[in-house]
Amino acid sequence: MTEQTLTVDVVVIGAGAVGENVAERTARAGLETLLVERDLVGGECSYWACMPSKALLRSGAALQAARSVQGARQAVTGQLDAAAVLRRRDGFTSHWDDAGQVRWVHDAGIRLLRGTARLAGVRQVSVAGADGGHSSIEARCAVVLATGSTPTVPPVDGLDALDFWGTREATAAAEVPQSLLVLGGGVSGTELAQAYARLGARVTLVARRDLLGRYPEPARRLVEKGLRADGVDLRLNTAIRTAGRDADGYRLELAPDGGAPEQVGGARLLVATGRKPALAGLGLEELGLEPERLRVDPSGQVRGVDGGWLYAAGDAAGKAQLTHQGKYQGRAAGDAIAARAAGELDGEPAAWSPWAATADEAAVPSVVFSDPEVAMVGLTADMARERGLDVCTTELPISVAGSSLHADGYAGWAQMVVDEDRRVVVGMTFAGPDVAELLHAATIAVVGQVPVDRLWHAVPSYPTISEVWLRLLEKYGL
Ligand SMILES: Cc1cc2nc3c(=O)[nH]c(=O)nc-3n(C[C@H](O)[C@H](O)[C@H](O)COP(=O)(O)OP(=O)(O)OC[C@H]3O[C@@H](n4cnc5c(N)ncnc54)[C@H](O)[C@@H]3O)c2cc1C
Ligand SMILES: NC(=O)c1ccc[n+]([C@@H]2O[C@H](COP(=O)([O-])OP(=O)(O)OC[C@H]3O[C@@H](n4cnc5c(N)ncnc54)[C@H](O)[C@@H]3O)[C@@H](O)[C@H]2O)c1
Repeated sequence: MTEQTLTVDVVVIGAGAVGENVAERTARAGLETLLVERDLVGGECSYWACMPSKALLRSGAALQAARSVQGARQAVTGQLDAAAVLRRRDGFTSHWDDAGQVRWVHDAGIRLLRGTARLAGVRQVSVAGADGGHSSIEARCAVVLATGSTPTVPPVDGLDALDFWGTREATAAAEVPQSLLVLGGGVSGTELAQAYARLGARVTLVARRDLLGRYPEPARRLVEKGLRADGVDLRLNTAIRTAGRDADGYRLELAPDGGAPEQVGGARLLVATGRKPALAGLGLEELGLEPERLRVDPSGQVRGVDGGWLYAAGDAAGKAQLTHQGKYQGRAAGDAIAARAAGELDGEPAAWSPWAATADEAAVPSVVFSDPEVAMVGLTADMARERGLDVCTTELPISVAGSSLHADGYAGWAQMVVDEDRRVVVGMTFAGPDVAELLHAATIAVVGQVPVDRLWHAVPSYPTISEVWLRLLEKYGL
């Protein structure tokens, strides 16, 4: 049992992808850094989110890709080997063993403490150790909250009493259920519904609104079509009245718009209805801060804290819940802590400086790894108009030589949003098979604020799907 009192430069609470990045940057700058983790080092993304969910999807996508090309289709006569897919997934989660990540932490010169941390005053952290001990830690420079997020459960009558799956159980499942009822039409619900349908489960997805509500409608329609083609029973725009269990499994009673109530069921129920910053129990109230949501400056420094010693990054900071964006915030926060400690940064950092996560406001890339995929960066036309921009939207089906070679009957869609005053691209969305890899070019265009007249000279190789850029610019008027 460890009983100790420590003083270090920086304490990072939470060793997910984001906490690891913060700690790596402060340690690299020579600050003595302590990382506190109560569960597996590597966090949600490595063990119960990005990696296992993408591993569950990838084999089905590869099979479908072969099936969609004449000649290859004839060579593929069997079904997915679900057990082999699960074994491959287990490899990507290192069998839920964090030894490799712990080695990385040590090699990066970061100290690791296993336990549950809470704030115990100004620059003070108290840790209830995993070994039953206790540590009182003082941070000379900063404490960083990189505690991630927790799932939210909707107020559906009867749901609380059920032992339903969350995304953790769905991504770590040891076998494929015969049938799966998915509640939630967001990114997690969509991806996991398709993964399980392709692994052989009979899947019903229930959503109170549209599927993937924040993405443009033509992209959503393509994904709906893809899910239906895999046999997913989509029950969209429906109120959910009650949840319960019977001998056959789980039941939801639905009240579709204007229709009679009906029941849907499944051997398992997955609830994927969003997540909120994991800020409860951290002692924020005692510091006069709201435990529901923090306000942070572009370097992650929590506003309203005297001395500016408290930071937040990643899901805990309450912005985009995406690993890559959280890691970016983590790098900015780590570098800002080091710069402030060295007297190189005073006050709020300038936009686009190394200490500011400026892209959070204008250029967040995201990919829905369904089949077809949806890849989006920056602003949709509606978001741009809400910000008062005068935008021109150009959209078209993806139908170029590269796409028709890529898959027979390729169905895709692309949209470009241009700020007419500056004549720069502020948003791009692609939907279609394998469009994820098109996204980074769009991210560079948005972040670089590349004028469309110069983009005209970025010639896409022939015959690639990227030729859709040329078609969009032509349709725009170049
Ligand atoms: C099913 C699913 C699939 C996803 N797929 C993708 C994807 O493909 N791409 C993508 O970009 N994003 C994806 N995400 C989102 C991504 O998982 C999160 O944005 C990311 O994990 C956030 O990282 P984080 O470090 O902020 O939090 P986490 O990874 O949750 O890490 C927080 C860590 O803090 C620890 N902790 C919390 N409180 C304390 C405490 N008091 N003391 C000590 N330790 C504590 C936790 O144990 C945890 O390890 C997905 C999410 C889900 C649910
Ligand atoms: N590919 C990826 O990058 C990826 C994959 C999965 C998850 N994620 C991230 O993880 C986060 C969590 O994913 P998620 O899918 O749980 O959240 P989400 O916010 O994407 O979707 C939540 C869904 O639940 C529905 N919902 C909310 N309250 C409800 C209620 N009371 N009744 C019925 N439905 C309700 C919403 O309408 C929405 O469709 C997301 O922010 C996402 O960015 C990313």
